[in-house]
Amino acid sequence: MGLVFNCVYLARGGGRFFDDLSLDLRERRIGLVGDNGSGKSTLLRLANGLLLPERGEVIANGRHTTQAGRGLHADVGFVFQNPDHQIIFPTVGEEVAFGLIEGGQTAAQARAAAGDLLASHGCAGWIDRAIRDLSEGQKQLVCILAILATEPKILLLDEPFSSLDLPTRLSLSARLARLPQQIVMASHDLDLLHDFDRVIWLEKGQVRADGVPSQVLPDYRAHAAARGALMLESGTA
Ligand SMILES: Nc1ncnc2c1ncn2[C@@H]1O[C@H](COP(=O)(O)OP(=O)(O)OP(=O)(O)O)[C@@H](O)[C@H]1O
Repeated sequence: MGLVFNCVYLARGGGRFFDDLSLDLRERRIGLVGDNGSGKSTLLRLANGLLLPERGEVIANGRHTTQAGRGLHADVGFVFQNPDHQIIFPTVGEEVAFGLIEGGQTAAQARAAAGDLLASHGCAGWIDRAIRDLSEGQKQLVCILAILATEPKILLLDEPFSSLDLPTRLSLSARLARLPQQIVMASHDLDLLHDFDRVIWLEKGQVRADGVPSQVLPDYRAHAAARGALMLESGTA
């Protein structure tokens, strides 16, 4: 289990972004924090092979992401920040069952398992609902369940709870906390990360701080407060 970034270089928007980034991510719960554009989503996309480094290497659960394919995607589940970037099927049942069919289940087995999973998350009767009729938060929940269904060894979550209502957020985060898998989660909601094993604060593609939440989160909060005050003063907020 684990994610290794070795001397990764990646340009974004025409310029150097990650330059010689090395990280050894082995802890069970790792949070990513940082201002907008600091590189959280880019790091997660590198981790599951959606983006490839221009130099260096990323190894996820022992596999080089350059050799991506079904094996990598079975090992590394990714919940996108925007559900519309993830959802490919017209109905909830098809979306949740897809990964199970890819994993070898028959369509009937996958549909039954999808129905059970939905029911156990308060979504009984959702199986034939059209995705287009769901709210943003409901879509986000379907995306999370579709990935959880496949039981990947590493879960990458990019702002997974931003549209979820409070009860769903609380129940899902409690469920995630109990999962044995490694979780790497980007979040602007720092409260979700306080009991994680490690938090990495990114700033413009660089690691500004890396440590336990009790060290990193107060420093990031202080930075955010100072930056917010500056934005207010200069009229950019
Ligand atoms: N598709 C893209 N093409 C080129 N540059 C991109 C692309 N997506 C993001 N970037 C740039 O990469 C940098 C990192 O963006 P990224 O989305 O990783 O930040 P983030 O920390 O996830 O931000 P947010 O908190 O807003 O989600 C930013 O400078 C951004 O402008």
